[in-house]
Formats: sequence, C-alpha cells, structure tokens
Amino acid sequence: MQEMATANWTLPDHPTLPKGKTVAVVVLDGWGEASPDQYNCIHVAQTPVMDSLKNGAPEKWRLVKAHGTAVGLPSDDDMGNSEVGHNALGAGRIFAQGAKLVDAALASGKIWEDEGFNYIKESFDKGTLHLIGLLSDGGVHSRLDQVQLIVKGASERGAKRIRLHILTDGRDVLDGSSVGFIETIEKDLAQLREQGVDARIASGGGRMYVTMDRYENDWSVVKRGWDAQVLGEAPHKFQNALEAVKTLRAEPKANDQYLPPFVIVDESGKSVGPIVDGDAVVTFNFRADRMVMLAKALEFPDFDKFDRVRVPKIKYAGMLQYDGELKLPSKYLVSPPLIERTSGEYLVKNGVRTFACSETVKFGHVTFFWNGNRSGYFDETREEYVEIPSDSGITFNEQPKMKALEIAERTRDAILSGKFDQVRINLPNGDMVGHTGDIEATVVACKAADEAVKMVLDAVEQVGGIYLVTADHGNAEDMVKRNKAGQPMLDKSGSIQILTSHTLQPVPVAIGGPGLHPGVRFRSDIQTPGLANVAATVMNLHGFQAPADYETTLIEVVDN
Ligand SMILES: O=C(O)[C@H](O)COP(=O)(O)O
Ligand SMILES: [Mn+2]
Ligand SMILES: [Mn+2]
Repeated sequence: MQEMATANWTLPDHPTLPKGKTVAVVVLDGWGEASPDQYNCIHVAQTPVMDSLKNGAPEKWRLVKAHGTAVGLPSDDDMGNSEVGHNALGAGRIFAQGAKLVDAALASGKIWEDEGFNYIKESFDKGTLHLIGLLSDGGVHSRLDQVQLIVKGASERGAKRIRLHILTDGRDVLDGSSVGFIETIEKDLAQLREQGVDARIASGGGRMYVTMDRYENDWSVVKRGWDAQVLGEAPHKFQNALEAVKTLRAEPKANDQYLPPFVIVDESGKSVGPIVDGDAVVTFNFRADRMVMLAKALEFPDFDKFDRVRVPKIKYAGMLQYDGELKLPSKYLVSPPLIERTSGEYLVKNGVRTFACSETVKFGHVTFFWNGNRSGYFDETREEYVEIPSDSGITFNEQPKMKALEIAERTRDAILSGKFDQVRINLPNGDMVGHTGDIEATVVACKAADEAVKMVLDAVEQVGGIYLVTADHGNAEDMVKRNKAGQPMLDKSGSIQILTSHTLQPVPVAIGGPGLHPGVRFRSDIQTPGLANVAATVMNLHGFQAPADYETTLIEVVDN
C-alpha cells in the first residue's frame, strides 16, 4: 500500500494536553440513548455508573451519531453495527462501507467486469453456481436486493444452474421475517426456471447455529453449514425451503436465528445441491466477521478445524475480501474499503503502549475492526491483545453477565500494572443479550456492563488516568418495534413485537478521570458529531494532535 510507505507517522504534540496519562477507552456494545420506558433495558437496569456520567458534568457527556451515513452506510435508514462502528471509532474517518461499495459496483455494472466475477464465470459452462449467505434485508452482513441482482446478473451472463444456500436472520431483522424473504427469492428463482435456468434453494439453517460463528468461538457451527452446503447432508430434509422454514419454526422455542440445518431433496430423497468439483461458490455476505471462518474452510488446503470429508475443487469468490492480511478469500467480487492509517497504528508508532481486550465474540471488534479490518499487532513490543474465551453453545440470555467481570478484571490489572498508556475494551452484554430479545436477561446484562465500567473507572482513578466511555451503536435501549409515532407495535396475536436488532439511536461519549486537564470540555460547535470524531479525541487525550484528514476532535481546552 503506497500510502503506508509515504505516511508521516509522527503526530504533532497537542498544544495544551500532556502526554503520559493512562487512557481507558471503553466501548459498551449495543448501548444507545433512548427515552426511558419499560422496553429501554438500560433505563430499567440499575446502571449507577453510566447514570452518573450522564448526569454528572454536562460538558463531559454528549451524544454522537452511530448509524447511517455517519458511519459510511448507504443511508440514514441503516442502523449502525459493530463493524462500521468500530471502524469509525478506530479510523477517525468515514469510509464507504461494504453495503455501499456493493451497491455502487452493481449500479455501475463494474462487478461483472472485475476479476472476481470473471473467475467464477469460468465454471458456468459445466458447473453449478452456489451462493451462500444471510438471506435478509438487515443490511448488516448482506442485503436481499443485492442477492437478487447477483442471481439475475449471473444468469444473464451464462450461469445455467444456480443453487442458493440460505441462512435465516431474525437478529438484524424481526424474527419470522425469514418466510417473506424466502417467498421473495423463490419468485425470482421460479421466473428463472421459466427461462430455462435451473435455479433453486438447496440448503438452509439459522445464522447463529449454522455457518455464521465468528472469531473461531465454535467451529461446530461452521461444520453444520459445511455438511449441508457442501456435502448435502443435514438432519432435516424437505422438498422446498418455505416448507422447511415453516415446519422448523413451528417447533417449540424455534426462531430464525437458531433454525437447525436442512437440505432440499428431490423426489428420490437426494440433495439437490451439494457442492462438487468444477462448481463456483460465492459467499454473498459483505461483512467479514461471520463469513471468514467458512472462507477458510472453502479456501485453505490445510485445514484442521473440522473434518471436511470431501473438499471439492471449486472456483470461490467472496462478495468482498474478508481479511486483507490473510488475503482471504483470494478472489472477491468487490474490493473492500481500504482503511489505512488508523488511530491505533499512529498511537503505537508514537510510543503509546496499548492493551486491548474483550471476550471471544467481540474480540475482533477492538482489534481487527478497530485497526481497519487488519489482524495482528502493529508492534508486538508495544501491544498486548487479550481474548477472554466466550461461552459457546448457549444463547447469551442464559448467561447475561457474560465475561464482563473477567474483562474488567484483566483491564484493571493492565491499568494498575503501569505497562500501558491505552487500554481499550469492548463490553458485549447489551448487544449480545439484546439480540436474543429477552428483556429480563438484557436488564441483567446492562447491569453487568455497568459494574464492569465501574471496575475500570476505579482503576483509572487510582492511577490518575483518563477515561472515554462510549458505544458502537444502539441495541439494549429499545427492545420493541415501534410505529412512526413511537408506540410499540403488536403482532397478530396481540403481543408486542420484540426488536432483536440494533437501532438508529445515538450513543453517549463521556470523558473524565483525575488525569483529565481541568479545562477540557466538549465543543458545542460541531453540528452532528459521529463515532468517527472519537479517534481524534482519544489522540488529544494522549497529548497528540490528530492527522489533518481525521474527523475533528470533540474536545477543546478552555482556561478556567
Ligand atoms: O453479527 C451480529 O451479531 C449482528 O448481525 C450484528 O451485531 P454486531 O454488529 O453488534 O456484531
Ligand atoms: Mn456492536
Ligand atoms: Mn449486535
């Protein structure tokens, strides 16, 4: 990367703020600000620490935008998410994100001309094109309209046999919406069949139980998908996907996120779409974290995470490249955003010794996403990244405290050790438990996160440090789907419609600590600040000025 070679890494000194203070950057995952009511779990929970930050010094607490165009998403109707949120927090600038880049490549037609599509196209003559991914209009990992355009565009360009391997959502969208998405795509596939293209859904399963694990928390999730998608084997067999999903959803406690794997079979009971030698495969999620494990299974010749049984010789491309360091996958339909010169890299190169920590399910958020979708250290001698193993095989409403205490303890120890200038953590509770839709458990989760913040802030106090507490997007502050007037919406049976997804709400940024210069306060002249303004702010707290092309700092220093 050319820019890397020519970048001047030296950050100018901040005119007033000193160096050498320990700075704790705490990200509460899924912790937005919304009006208080019974569906606002942050309001319902006892959160004395976060409350005191909010109600303490008004010049040291403010809200910033965490969704839509402020974080590089196509429109302000797009809720924020961890990827774009942590990218913005770490990079200090707004980059057009995957969803937007794929939209642009489809709109201009460039996607069909680039290397990735031409590579998989070589298989169209004799092989089948398999499309694997999240069938949803959530816009976090994938988008249904993009999948529809890929299916159509590929068939117009010679794909004669197409198989879809779908993952149902219910996490970024309402539970039960899988049925409608399948109906939509089935209509498209039926139309193609009328035109002589053999196009059908071949397998499926719920995203949290099949394929979309992340950060290698539980490879059995990916294996269940492999068995259905590649080997054509699953415990449940159906003639079509609509029947599959309706039947499996009728089981007690079933939901879209956790549907078991199924394959579609023909009249003789044979799976209609295993992946075999000579086929092409596209994983159509643009977001990396929950697709990169499957990408490894599809692409790595030496792979030992589970027994693949049969490894077909395929032409494989990702919607995007999921890991720039690993160059994985090597072929992709759309180039990912090039997020370089992140704040983490600058600070480390300017001597800031950095500790980053979360539990497995969010570990990559404060490392990989924070560092511009880059894995590994910038400088091993100055950085330590600690991953606390997450529970696996459970839904997080069963253990809503998750590993918040363990994360806080490790972080406290890191602060007190004096070995680090920055500690950076993600507390997953509000988000991971919020996604389960379990309101009671989410209240417990929010309390646990607040207690973890307390432990970190107490350690900051002891060493005379500074804290910056923020969040990456909303989730736990609103657990119900609302109409335009803000009233909770009811489903056909009269129960409230639980919102498992993120929200469009702003998130707090709070600063403080004994090491904070007494004249520091939030500026009032930034009209609509967003998460990307945080990086320059943190650089200032370390005693540096941010690079000129970073979004401006949130703070100013006044004489008092
Ligand atoms: O992947 C997930 O868990 C959800 O789709 C989005 O949540 P996150 O952006 O907070 O990870
Ligand atoms: Mn998040
Ligand atoms: Mn989330």
